[in-house]
Amino acid sequence: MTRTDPHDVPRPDARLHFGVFFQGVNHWTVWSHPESGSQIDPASFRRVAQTAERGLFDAFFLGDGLRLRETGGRIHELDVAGRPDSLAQLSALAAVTHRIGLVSTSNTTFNEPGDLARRLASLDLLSDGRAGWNVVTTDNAWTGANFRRGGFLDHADRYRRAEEFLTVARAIWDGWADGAVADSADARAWSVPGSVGRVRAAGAQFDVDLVPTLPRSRQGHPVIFQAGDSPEGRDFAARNADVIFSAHGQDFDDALAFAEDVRRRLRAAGRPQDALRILPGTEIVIGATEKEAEEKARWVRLEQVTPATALAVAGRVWNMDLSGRDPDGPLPAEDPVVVEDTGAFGSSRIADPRTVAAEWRAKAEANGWSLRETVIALGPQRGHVGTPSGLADTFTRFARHGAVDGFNISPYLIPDGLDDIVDLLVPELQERGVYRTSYTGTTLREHLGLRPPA
Ligand SMILES: Cc1cc2nc3c(=O)[nH]c(=O)nc-3n(C[C@H](O)[C@H](O)[C@H](O)COP(=O)(O)O)c2cc1C
Repeated sequence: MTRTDPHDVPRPDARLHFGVFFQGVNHWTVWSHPESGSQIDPASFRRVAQTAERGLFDAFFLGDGLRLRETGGRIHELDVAGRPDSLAQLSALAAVTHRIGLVSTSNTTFNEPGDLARRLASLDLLSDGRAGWNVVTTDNAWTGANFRRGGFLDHADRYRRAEEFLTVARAIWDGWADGAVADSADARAWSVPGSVGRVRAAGAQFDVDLVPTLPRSRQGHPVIFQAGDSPEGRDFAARNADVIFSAHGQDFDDALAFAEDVRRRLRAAGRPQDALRILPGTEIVIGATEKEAEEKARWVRLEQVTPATALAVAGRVWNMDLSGRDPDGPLPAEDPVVVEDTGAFGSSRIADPRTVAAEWRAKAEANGWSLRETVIALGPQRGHVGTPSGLADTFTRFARHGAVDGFNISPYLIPDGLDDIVDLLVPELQERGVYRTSYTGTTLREHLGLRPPA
């Protein structure tokens, strides 16, 4: 790819923001690598966070998984990596980092605002204004089984609850300082003598009457991230979020279409164009030459799509338990089982399994691929591959054309998988003027260039 002429682009002054998405429960880590380490050892978290801070990243970011993923009652063999509570983990990291933002994915379906808002405010105070909250709705029934209420909410109600949840959380964060008044249909705060307010919120989802226990942090509120890709999810982000975490960061046209769609929704919500940062997730494989990078990426993919993973991914398409099949044999001869969408498997459900299976079969037959080789070639693809300078050109183009504001990078190797990115890619981006050369602020909000909350 040729270098972008910095003057011939819509956003010549664009800057990239990087977060590191430390996955925990997952099948994307290359476990077979001799240096693959623990995903629950505090030393792994510390190492990744400190490397990201050395690379001047905006944020260290954790997902939310309150239960190991299940298909038909079976837990994937690699998910036993486990996942400590993210707010506890980030609080520990606040003590061994200085500048980097600390973002917790915490769902609004199984939490309560009076409790979660306080825990997020605690992290924000402990880290002196570095906390972020990735607001997710959690879309699967097996997580619901952890709770008294079960799966309990359909898609539309999950977003209604999320909206009300955030309104109440903001009222709680505003409830202490200078007797602030949060005025909305769902939540109201009345100032009382002194500096502590009272939050009363009575809506369809919550009935809260509380006195906040904490003042605001240096950045006002935790920075709000959002992850959820449906029209409702994108509108929720357009109304409420500071950052949107998407899966649209690989193909340039797809990333730009997503960004333009989100900006349209942002305008419709009456918010300024610069109020939202778009940071898709990506994996990055770096090589000294394009050929070396491609070979490494093939190896990474082969190690990620283990025989058991291949059977699990194909099993989701066929909607069958394929765990007894031969991953090195052909795709199933049967047609996929098509069942009504009960919402139980959320976004991991394949919308049109017959079409996907037909495409997979045609390509597998044409190329002589086994089931596992088909999943490697056609299953979910994860990111960018190239030399440091080639990748820097690509990312510069994405940023200067407004397709992204940065990336949340998932290392495929823990704990050292960020080293190449920090040591080789970041300097190339700095040279192109699209990446900071030092932190200029102290809070996550300042790193992202966001205004203080109203
Ligand atoms: C990029 C991305 C990351 C997500 N991460 C999580 C997560 O860590 N934990 C979780 O419970 N849900 C996560 N979700 C699921 C969303 O919260 C949501 O429930 C799901 O995407 C269904 O909503 P949608 O139809 O709007 O996409 C994620 C979704 C996306 C798109």
